[in-house]
Amino acid sequence: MVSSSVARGLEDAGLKRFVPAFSGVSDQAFLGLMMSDYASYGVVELEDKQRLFRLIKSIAASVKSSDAPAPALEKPNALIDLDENDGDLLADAGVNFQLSPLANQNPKAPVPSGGGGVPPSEGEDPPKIRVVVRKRPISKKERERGDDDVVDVLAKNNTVVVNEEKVKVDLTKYLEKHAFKFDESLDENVSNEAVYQLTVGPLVRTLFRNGRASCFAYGQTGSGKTYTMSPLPIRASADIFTFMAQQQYRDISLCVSCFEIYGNKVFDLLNARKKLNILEDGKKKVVVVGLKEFGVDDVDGVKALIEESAKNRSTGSTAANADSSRSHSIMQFALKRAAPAPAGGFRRGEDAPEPRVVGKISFIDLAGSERGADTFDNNRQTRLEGAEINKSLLALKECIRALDSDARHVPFRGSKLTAVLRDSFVGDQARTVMIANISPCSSSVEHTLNTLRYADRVKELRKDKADRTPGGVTPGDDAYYAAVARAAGPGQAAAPAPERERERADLQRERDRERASDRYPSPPRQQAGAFAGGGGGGAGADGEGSAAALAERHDELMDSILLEEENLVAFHRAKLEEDMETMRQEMALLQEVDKPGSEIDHYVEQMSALLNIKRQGIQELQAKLDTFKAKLREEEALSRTVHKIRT
Ligand SMILES: Nc1ncnc2c1ncn2[C@@H]1O[C@H](COP(=O)(O)OP(=O)(O)OP(=O)(O)O)[C@@H](O)[C@H]1O
Repeated sequence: MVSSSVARGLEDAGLKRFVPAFSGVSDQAFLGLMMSDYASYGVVELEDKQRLFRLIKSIAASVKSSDAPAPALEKPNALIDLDENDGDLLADAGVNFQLSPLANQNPKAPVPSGGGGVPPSEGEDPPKIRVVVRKRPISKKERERGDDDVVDVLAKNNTVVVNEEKVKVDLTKYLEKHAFKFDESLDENVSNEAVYQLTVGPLVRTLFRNGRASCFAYGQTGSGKTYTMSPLPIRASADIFTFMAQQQYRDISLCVSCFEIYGNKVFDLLNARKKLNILEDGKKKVVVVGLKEFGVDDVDGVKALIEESAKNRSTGSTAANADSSRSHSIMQFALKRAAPAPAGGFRRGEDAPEPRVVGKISFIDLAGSERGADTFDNNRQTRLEGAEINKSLLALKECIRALDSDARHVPFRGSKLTAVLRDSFVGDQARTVMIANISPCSSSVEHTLNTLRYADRVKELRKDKADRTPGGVTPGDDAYYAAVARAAGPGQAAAPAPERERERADLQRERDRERASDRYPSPPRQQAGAFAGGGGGGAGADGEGSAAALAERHDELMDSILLEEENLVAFHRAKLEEDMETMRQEMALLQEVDKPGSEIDHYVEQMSALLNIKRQGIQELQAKLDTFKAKLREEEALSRTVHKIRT
């Protein structure tokens, strides 16, 4: 049976209701409980699991440090629920954080390794963007099924060479070599720790200087994105906690949130996959409404949240009959500093000011890059998801490029993904690392080349800034649009387009470019001619032209369907609210007509007005639905036609 001090610990941690469940458990067995055991004692909610996990850890630590019996906790560890509109601010400023054990013991804590031994306040800023390629090892299974390793990494000069096997007209085989150079090119022997030191490590230091950072894992399904990405937040948190243990950062706390973008919907991965809405506030700040955020005070806490989010991601996916490679998962760390109390303390009834976000880093495990090519699949949902993935990966590339070129305008509205990551892309302190993951297999060579081309495009602007754009200006600048207009010929407006139009134009240009470079939508080589106009057999020149035109129309339709879908649902919701108001008025009218002496004329007049409102509402909703249905039909037909031409 658990001792009274453990029972008290449960009580203090807000887990009083579980005390009876542990009545048959010894203290020793209690301290040995694993997270997977919790459910058998009825502890199933994430928050409860977290509390229990921390309680056990805390008691175990104190038992270890003294041989005395396990004491009850002074205070339960803080779990902070930011179930508020503003995902950036702590709901309860009065919460006490338990600092990491390091902080309690050693005010002169060691400097974390990720910063290269440099304290946060010193050292050079890391570059705005960094593009790193990581090759994964070939597996035994892949070798057995006849796959070869066709990727060489020349670590010395950071070059990746892909040896693509090709066949001449006389059927003799030859190797075409494709070489790409990146900031870092990592072979299959590079450890996760080394990846951390080369990517996220240097960014951690900047977080303590009001930095904003993001780290993306890009690549086809099975290329090693999750393998690369999952250790990074854990490793980063270790460095963050070590920094936080230093005297000057003791008032900083770490808050963790995690969500998934699936299609054009956002789900909270730390709150049972609750659907979330995204809104832009008056200051153009994009807010994920109701996203839960948890205060964490040690690495194990971060691990537990990662475990939880991974579980929610896979469970949800099964339920939705899809797989995780079709969604982007985003884990965010926000460093928050509590506002100092005014001299003389707070007045009665006065709330403490909300803590400020002083640094933020996002870890993004992107959807499989090849999924963006599913836009001509048999299933409409798959097509729409593919279109959204495609759009988000294009928009992401454009945002990172804009960041690197110091463009005044960043097309973050191009997709949900870039919209929610907006604050990672704006400001002098924004830093991004893109890790492009590649498979070494000969059977994946097309996808590998596509990934490398994408990564190359991300850094291309920096490599050759002046040559990339008309007149040596950068996309997004007014001068750029003026130059584009001049290039388009006389009579074209040179004035800058409105912001949204510009973003659309940027993305469309990128899309055109991708199609021209035969990446999009990634047709098999032997059929590429039919689609990309790249020569070879298949359709003739007319066929190529019409397929390209149809595909372009299809792109436009997909964009408009994704947008309209949201508008339609929002309109429907608004109409429903209006209906409810009308219904309330009808009820009031009925009550009134039942009263003695009521005027029937008034009733008839009011009733007609209400019926009119209802009729008008239905007509408007019906019209919107019909337009949307027509678009769906057109999309279906176009998709079938293009699919036919391609095959
Ligand atoms: N650098 C590496 N060293 C050893 N094994 C690796 C490495 N990278 C990936 N793997 C292994 O390759 C397989 C695929 O990796 P992973 O699941 O990370 O791919 P992914 O790109 O995240 O795929 P998905 O999009 O399906 O989630 C896994 O079994 C993983 O353990």
